[in-house]
Amino acid sequence: MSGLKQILFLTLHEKRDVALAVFFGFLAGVAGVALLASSGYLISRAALTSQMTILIVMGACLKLFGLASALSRYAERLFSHRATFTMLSNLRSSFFEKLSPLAPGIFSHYRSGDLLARIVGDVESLQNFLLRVLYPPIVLLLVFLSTIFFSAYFSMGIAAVIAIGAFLTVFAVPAVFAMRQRTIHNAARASRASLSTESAELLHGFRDLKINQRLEQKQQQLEDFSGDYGSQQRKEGLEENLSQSVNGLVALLASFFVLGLGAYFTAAGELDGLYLAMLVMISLGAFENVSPMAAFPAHFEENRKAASRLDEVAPAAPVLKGDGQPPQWPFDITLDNINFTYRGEERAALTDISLQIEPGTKTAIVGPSGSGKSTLLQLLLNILEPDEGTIRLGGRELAELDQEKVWESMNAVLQENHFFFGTIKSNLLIANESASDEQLEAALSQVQLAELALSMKVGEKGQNLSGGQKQRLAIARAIIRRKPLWILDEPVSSVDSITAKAIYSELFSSGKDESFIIVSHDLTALSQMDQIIVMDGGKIVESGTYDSLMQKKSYFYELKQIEKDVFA
Ligand SMILES: Nc1ncnc2c1ncn2[C@@H]1O[C@H](COP(=O)(O)OP(=O)(O)OP(=O)(O)O)[C@@H](O)[C@H]1O
Repeated sequence: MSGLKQILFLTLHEKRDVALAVFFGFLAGVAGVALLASSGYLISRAALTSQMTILIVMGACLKLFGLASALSRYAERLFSHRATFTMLSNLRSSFFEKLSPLAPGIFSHYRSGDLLARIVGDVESLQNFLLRVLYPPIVLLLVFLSTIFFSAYFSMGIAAVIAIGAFLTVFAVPAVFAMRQRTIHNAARASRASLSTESAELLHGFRDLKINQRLEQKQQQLEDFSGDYGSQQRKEGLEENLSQSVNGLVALLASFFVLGLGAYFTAAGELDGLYLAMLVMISLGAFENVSPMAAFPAHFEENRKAASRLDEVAPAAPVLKGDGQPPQWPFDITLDNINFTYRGEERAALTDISLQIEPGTKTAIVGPSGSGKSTLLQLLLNILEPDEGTIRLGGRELAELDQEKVWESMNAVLQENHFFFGTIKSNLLIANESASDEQLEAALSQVQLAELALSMKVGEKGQNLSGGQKQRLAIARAIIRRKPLWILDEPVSSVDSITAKAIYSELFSSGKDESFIIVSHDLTALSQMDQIIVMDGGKIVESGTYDSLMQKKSYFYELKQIEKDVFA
């Protein structure tokens, strides 16, 4: 469904509130026109008659229309805003539902600042869809139709002038400005997106920029983006003012025409002079309502663009859509002739990968940096999908399984782990909300972090923890989760080798029947593994047990020799 259509669908989902808002908006508009019409009639009548009853009735009508206009306006605001906020909340939920399955790989398609601009800026701009785009033309059309029918009773000529004025102010002028807005608005939106993206980059890379003395340069760049956005906003403002002035002028001219034509008809005896002031007041009252149409072009363009940017997000990234049940543990994992190339890259990250992992075994994936180890783990986690070949868990194709359920059987510790602002305890409870303090403390001891109190504060992104502490905390989380399939990507690369060995021996002794798939640069602790997969340039160059690979005296043996020489 295209962007605006979906927003329309979500808005019309609140059909009761939308209908009530239109009804009360119409009532407020018509009551406003009736108020002015009756005041015009009252002025003429008071000049021509001394009948007190008519004047009293007209005075009462004035009060009634005034009250009806105010109450209807209140009801219109109430229902239209209620419909808008419900629509916005539905939109946020539906956008989040679309985004959620793409989450692990989404940053390879969108920069975080761009996503933030879409989630916050674009969703917020859509709050104007009902209030400033959909509903003003409908209400205005209804008010004008009633006004035209009423005026036609007294003078067809005056009704025609009002009809032409309505066409110009409700359709023609806004349509011309909507076309002009398109270019200006696209430029403003593009510079807003650049500003947001660059701001997010500056925030994330602040430390690195400072260390490399590039902060000022980046700041200057950001100021340029901000200046550019400011000037685009000014242009938008000027255009909106121009649209308002032109529309106001056309409305005023229409009222002048009504007056001129009315005077002519009265002089020619075609119109009772008693109604002239009333008809002029009617046109003034009706055209008073057109002011929201001046802002219509800007809002329409903004909403059209925002809706299509939100709509873009979903199809851009592959949706992992399987819903099958993963097999019950224990299950084996097989990879058959897997090929994978990152989007936009020419070189394949993985070529012809085939391997078998039996349940309850320990597999190490080793190889030089960039050889494809982490990519292989991401395929196993179903975060990436292979271009060719199949991955099976217990004989069932991974692509057809429900991703969330697959993760339910895994303890994954990847190279980057996020820590939230809070305490050690709150960060551990993410893995299992019902874990007791004793369980949390036991997990901390298993990763040699017994010295950290559960109540210790954790800064944003775990800033107050060392690299090794963060890695161990991530393993502690996985221990608390305790699932039978461990997928670990360089889990102790920042931990000293004695502590790393102690952690591995804790994990292996407490998880005897569990499967471990570990990516590691460290070749020292590999003798305990059942299988070692050696990768280079995206291919498996050899595999086997530690002893068999050492006896073979091939690639792995040479890596070991290099390691020995370096650390000798
Ligand atoms: N998101 C990505 N987009 C494009 N190319 C990528 C992406 N991530 C990795 N690559 C490329 O894929 C290849 C394999 O990378 P991968 O991270 O799997 O290697 P690795 O063996 O895990 O390296 P390391 O040991 O340094 O973590 C590399 O050439 C890398 O540049």
